[in-house]
Parts: sequence; structure tokens; C-alpha cells
Amino acid sequence: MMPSLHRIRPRRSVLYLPGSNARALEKARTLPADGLILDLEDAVAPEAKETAREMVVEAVRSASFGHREIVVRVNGLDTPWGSEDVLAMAKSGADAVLFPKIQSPTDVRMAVAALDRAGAPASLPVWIMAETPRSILHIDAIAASSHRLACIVAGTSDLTRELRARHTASRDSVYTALSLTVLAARAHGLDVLDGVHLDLEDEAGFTFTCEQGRNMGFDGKTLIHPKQIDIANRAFAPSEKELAMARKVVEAWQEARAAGKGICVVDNRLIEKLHVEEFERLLALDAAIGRLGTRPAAAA
Ligand SMILES: CC(C)(COP(=O)(O)OP(=O)(O)OC[C@H]1O[C@@H](n2cnc3c(N)ncnc32)[C@H](O)[C@@H]1OP(=O)(O)O)[C@@H](O)C(=O)NCCC(=O)NCCSC(=O)C[C@H](O)C(=O)O
Ligand SMILES: [Mg+2]
Repeated sequence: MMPSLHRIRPRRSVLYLPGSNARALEKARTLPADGLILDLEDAVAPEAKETAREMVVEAVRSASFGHREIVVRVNGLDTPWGSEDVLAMAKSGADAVLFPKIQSPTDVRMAVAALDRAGAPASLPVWIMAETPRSILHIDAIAASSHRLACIVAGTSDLTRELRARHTASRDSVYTALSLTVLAARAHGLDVLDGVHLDLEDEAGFTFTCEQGRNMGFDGKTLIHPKQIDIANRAFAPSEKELAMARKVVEAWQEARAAGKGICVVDNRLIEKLHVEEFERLLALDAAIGRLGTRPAAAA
């Protein structure tokens, strides 16, 4: 399913921060991330849940995060905090609400119903975490379950734990699950973000997983530290080489169509309409990144 080009929103880098961390909430306003996930779930200790909720509502209401997309991850509706979180976030002005540990289409419908009961605008997008074995086994039905769904976020930490698998450099233990998640997202016109890389000192490994995620089709990566933003911004943006080819292809295609042809050849490569559409998407993504003003130096 091809997204409409005018709807493209860069989500190369989406940074988690604990909702209870005042310094991180402040710092995030200055970082070149495309999006921020203000977390009320796993990054917040049980005794700090209420305070974190208040801090996040205040931060979101301040509307001081500029171009960054603001997503709040609430606690699960089966926890003591989930319903209050939804109530607090429904009218906060957040760009989306992220529900963790979604396991079935029913879970999605319950999340949407909770937002509706809380008086959230009908247009408020819902994001979900795919991070349990059941969520992966039901991911196609989950992705199809509500028109409010906008984005699926892979939760590779929870998934690895639940599988009793190991974190490996090649991510072979979660590769199938990640592929299924991308397939389901694309089948239903949703965006999809890759999971986090936990080793903050492993720049080479992080760069590898960004490239791997980009090659698989992810729109971007979820991050846990500001030092990961630039690498993700570069990996998930179209490269200069791709952009140069895209410009050539679009021009050659216009000439081919004017001559009544349905195919053309650019740099020894056969080009059909389907290729043109993907190159047009890359150009539109690059233009959207340009408007944000966060093009990484090497790709400028
Ligand atoms: C991992 C951290 C706890 C490290 O924090 P810290 O020790 O403060 O790091 P630094 O001293 O290196 O920080 C340098 C400056 O950057 C700011 N900072 C650090 N992290 C963030 C952040 N995430 N957002 C914004 N700003 C950040 C520090 O304040 C320093 O600023 P300055 O004062 O100017 O020097 C920390 O990085 C952290 O808490 N990370 C996020 C953890 C988190 O949210 N985890 C939950 C999400 S991951 C998950 O749950 C995945 C999923 O569900 C799954 O199952 O896979
Ligand atoms: Mg998780």
C-alpha cells in the first residue's frame, strides 16, 4: 500500500525518555530527533508513576518541542496506572498515544475505546508496541484492526526476553518477527519503527542495526540516548546516491511517458512505474527532512 506523498512525516529517529526525568524532558527540546516517546511505562519505577504522569502532561501542554512528534507511551490497561494515563493523555495535545504489549485486535479496540471514553479527539492516532510472541503471531490482524492505528513500534527487548532468546549482533533471534512486523505494517499502510539498541558504547553495532533495519523496510529506529540520533537520521534518510538516481529516474520517466512509453532505462537499469513511485517517495521524504532542517551533515 503506497502512502500519499503529502502525508510523509520523517520518523528516522524516535527517542525514548523516562517521563520522570526532568533533565531529559528539557534536553529533548534541543535534540535533532524526529520524534520523542515520553515514557510512562518501563522506564518509570512504580513509585514514580503518578509524578511522571503529571510531568509528562505539563511537558506536552507546554507545546515547546518544536517540529518533534510527541508520543506518550502509557502503561498497559491491565496495570494499576493505564486507565489514568489514558485519561491524562487524551486531551493533552500529544501527537499520538503508544500502547505497550498489544497482543490481539481486541487489545487495539480496547485501547481505542479507552481513548474515546476519555474524550480524546477522534483523530488522535494510536501507536502500538509489537513485543510479545502473541503480538507477532497476530500482527496482520492487529495491523488491520483500527483506522486509528498509525504506527507499529518493535519492542525487541521484551520480545527477546519472552522468547528466552539472546541479543545477537546479527539479530537472527528476532529477524523473523521484525520481518513479519514490517510486512503487516506495509500491508495496512502503517509506519513501522525498529527496536532499541541497548549497548550505548557499541557504535559499530548500532550503525549495523540501523542499516539492517533500513534494508528491511523500517521507517526509522527507536533510540534510548541522544548520541544515537545522528546515526539513525543518516541511516533512515535517502542517501545522496539514491537521491541522484531518483532525480534522473523522474526526469527520464517524464520523457518516456511523453513519448508514449511505459518503461525506460536509466544507468543500465530497467525502470517501470513501480520504481518511479518509490523514487518519488524518497524525494518527498528528503523534501520533508529538508523542511525540518535536520539533515545530517554527510547527507547535506
Ligand atoms: C540510559 C540512560 C539512563 C543514560 O542516562 P545518562 O547517564 O544521563 O546519560 P548521559 O550522561 O550520557 O547523558 C548525556 C546527556 O544526554 C541527556 N540524556 C540522556 N538520555 C536521554 C534521553 N533518553 N532523552 C533525552 N536526554 C537524554 C542527559 O540528561 C545528559 O544531558 P546533559 O545534562 O545536558 O549532559 C538514559 O539515556 C535513558 O534514560 N534513556 C532512555 C531509557 C528509556 O526510556 N527506556 C525505556 C524505553 S526502551 C524500551 O522500553 C523498549 C521496548 O519496550 C522493548 O521492549 O524493546
Ligand atoms: Mg517493551
